[in-house]
Amino acid sequence: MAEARIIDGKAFAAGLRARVAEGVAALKASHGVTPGLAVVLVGEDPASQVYVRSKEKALADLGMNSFDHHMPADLGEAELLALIDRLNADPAVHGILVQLPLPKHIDTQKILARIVPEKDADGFHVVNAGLLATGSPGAIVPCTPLGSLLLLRDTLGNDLKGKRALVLGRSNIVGKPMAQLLLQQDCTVTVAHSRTQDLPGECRRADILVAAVGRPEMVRGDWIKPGAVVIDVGINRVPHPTEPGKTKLVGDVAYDEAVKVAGAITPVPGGVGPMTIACLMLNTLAAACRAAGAPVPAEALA
Ligand SMILES: NC(=O)C1=CN([C@@H]2O[C@H](COP(=O)(O)OP(=O)(O)OC[C@H]3O[C@@H](n4cnc5c(N)ncnc54)[C@H](OP(=O)(O)O)[C@@H]3O)[C@@H](O)[C@H]2O)C=CC1
Ligand SMILES: Nc1nc(=O)c2c([nH]1)NC[C@@H]1CN(c3ccc(C(=O)N[C@@H](CCC(=O)O)C(=O)O)cc3)C=[N+]21
Ligand SMILES: [Mg+2]
Repeated sequence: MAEARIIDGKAFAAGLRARVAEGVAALKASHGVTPGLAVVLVGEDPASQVYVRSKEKALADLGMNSFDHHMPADLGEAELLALIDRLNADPAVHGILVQLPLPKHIDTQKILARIVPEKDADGFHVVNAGLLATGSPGAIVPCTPLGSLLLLRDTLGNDLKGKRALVLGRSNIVGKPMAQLLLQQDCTVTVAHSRTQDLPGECRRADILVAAVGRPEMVRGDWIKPGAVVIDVGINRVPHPTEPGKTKLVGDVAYDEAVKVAGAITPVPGGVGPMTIACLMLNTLAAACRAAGAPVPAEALA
């Protein structure tokens, strides 16, 4: 059997960012509004600093405003809540992103709940989760599942109807919203997790396999149905196999094995990761459009 088609998330994300840039320019021209995202980072976690810098660069490239709030690791919960309140009230801020994970002394759910749902660019607020789960209009969809769906639709020619989908992982930020989106596309959806029996067997039934477990290369080639579309959400930094002291990024899927079996697969890096950032830009534009009473770009609507 031929090798899998490589789904080029990096290229798709570049195209999406270009469409967002056009939407930003159009909103400026029609309503005099520049979309703005506030990025809140608490502490000095090196990985989080890298992600936050790439978000801030993407905002500048697309002509959006970025409001950076880099706070010390010992910031109190009350101070963080007060910052969210100020951002909620600021009309120049259309989206608010609080980089996760937060330091242990801060209650993440309490912080996320304080963001007004209209400015929840990540789509993590319970109101947005509820709107998505009920298929209601106006939901802000979490960036990683939305980006994964855009890649799936592109790969499958928009036709996901009746396909058997397996989502590996049930987190509130990836697995659960991914399952909701696939249900909405008329897939038959199974959600697997750490208590699932016969994970390889569940995976082998799937026409669409979305892996979001955070376990490096856990999904083996012989877990994959021949011809299936594999979306690897995992981002795992592991010791480099040949260069001592160095690290490399791998997904949750054993890529070299999977590429021989799957019909199409996303690489890591260059797959879902760049789509997450592009969808954050899209969600910020969509929030600014809603605030201005302008039409919302169709790609942002689940
Ligand atoms: N590409 C991107 O843009 C992004 C990538 N990520 C990456 O995606 C991955 C998942 O992230 P996230 O959802 O936040 O992770 P979480 O740790 O929140 O959730 C992991 C899920 O995987 C399940 N799980 C863990 N171990 C096993 C196992 N051995 N067998 C079966 N299921 C298991 C857990 O099950 P249980 O619920 O039973 O504990 C849980 O539901 C990570 O690698 C993360 O870095 C995350 C966000 C964005
Ligand atoms: N509030 C919040 N929202 C998030 O969306 C969020 C978060 N917190 N915390 C951390 C996770 C992780 N995440 C990634 C985004 C982009 C890449 C990405 O662009 N990855 C590149 C590689 C980057 C590299 O080389 O390290 C790629 O896969 O090609 C990865 C991971 C967003 N997250
Ligand atoms: Mg996300």
